[in-house]
Amino acid sequence: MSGENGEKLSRRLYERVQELWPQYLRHPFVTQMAEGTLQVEKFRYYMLQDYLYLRDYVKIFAAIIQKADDFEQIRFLSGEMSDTIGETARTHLPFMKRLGITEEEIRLARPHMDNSAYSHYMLWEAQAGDVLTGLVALLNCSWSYAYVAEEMVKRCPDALCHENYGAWFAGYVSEEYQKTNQALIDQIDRLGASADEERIQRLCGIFETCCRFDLRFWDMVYAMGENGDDP
Ligand SMILES: Cc1ncc(CN)c(N)n1
Repeated sequence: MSGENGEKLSRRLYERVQELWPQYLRHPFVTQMAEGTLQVEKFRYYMLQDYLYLRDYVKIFAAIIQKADDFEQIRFLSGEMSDTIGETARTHLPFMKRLGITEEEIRLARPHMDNSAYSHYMLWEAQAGDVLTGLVALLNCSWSYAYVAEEMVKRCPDALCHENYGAWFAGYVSEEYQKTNQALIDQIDRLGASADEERIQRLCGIFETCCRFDLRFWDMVYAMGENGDDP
C-alpha cells in the first residue's frame, strides 16, 4: 500500500506511462523483431549498444548500495545487480557470439549519446536521491522489457520460435527475468508505502523520463545511431 489513499506506488507509476508504453509495441524495431523481419545489422547495432548500456546500468545498483542502511537492502540490491548481469549472460553474450561481435569490437565501441544520456540520468538520480529514488530510476528499464516481451508474445506467439530473434523474446518472458522484475516492483512498493503525494509526483516524473529515454533508445537503434549528430 502506498500514499494516503492506499494505492501502490507501482500502480501510480504504471498509470503515468499508460499512453507511452503502447508506443513501444508499435515501434518498428519491436514489431519487426517479433515478425522476424528486422535487418540483422540493426539488431547487431542494438546488441552492442545495449551491452554497453547494461554495463553502466548494473553499476547504478552499486551507487544505490552506498545509500542502503541494512543488510537486507544490500542483499536485495546486490541480488538485482547479479540478476542483471545474468540478463547479459543469458541474452546478450550468446547473440553477440552468433553475430560475430568480437571482444576487440566491444572494447572499441562507444555508447551513442542517447545511450549515455539515459544511463547518466539514472546515475544522477540515484546519486542525488535515496534508495527508493534510485530504484524508481532503474525500474522502467526492467519493467518495460517484461511488458514488451509479454505483450508481443501474446499478439504474435511465433515471435518465440523465430530463428533470429526468438531467444530475445524467450529471455524477457522467462520466469527468471519476470521474477527479478517483480521483486524490484515489490521492493519499490514497500519503500514507497509512506510516500506523500508530492514525493509520488516527483517519482512519477523520474519514471516518465526513463520511459521516454527507452523510447529514444528504440529510435536510436532502429536508425543505427544516425538519428542525431553523434560522431
Ligand atoms: C535500453 C534498455 N532498456 C531496458 C532493458 C531491459 N533490462 C535493456 N536491456 N536495455
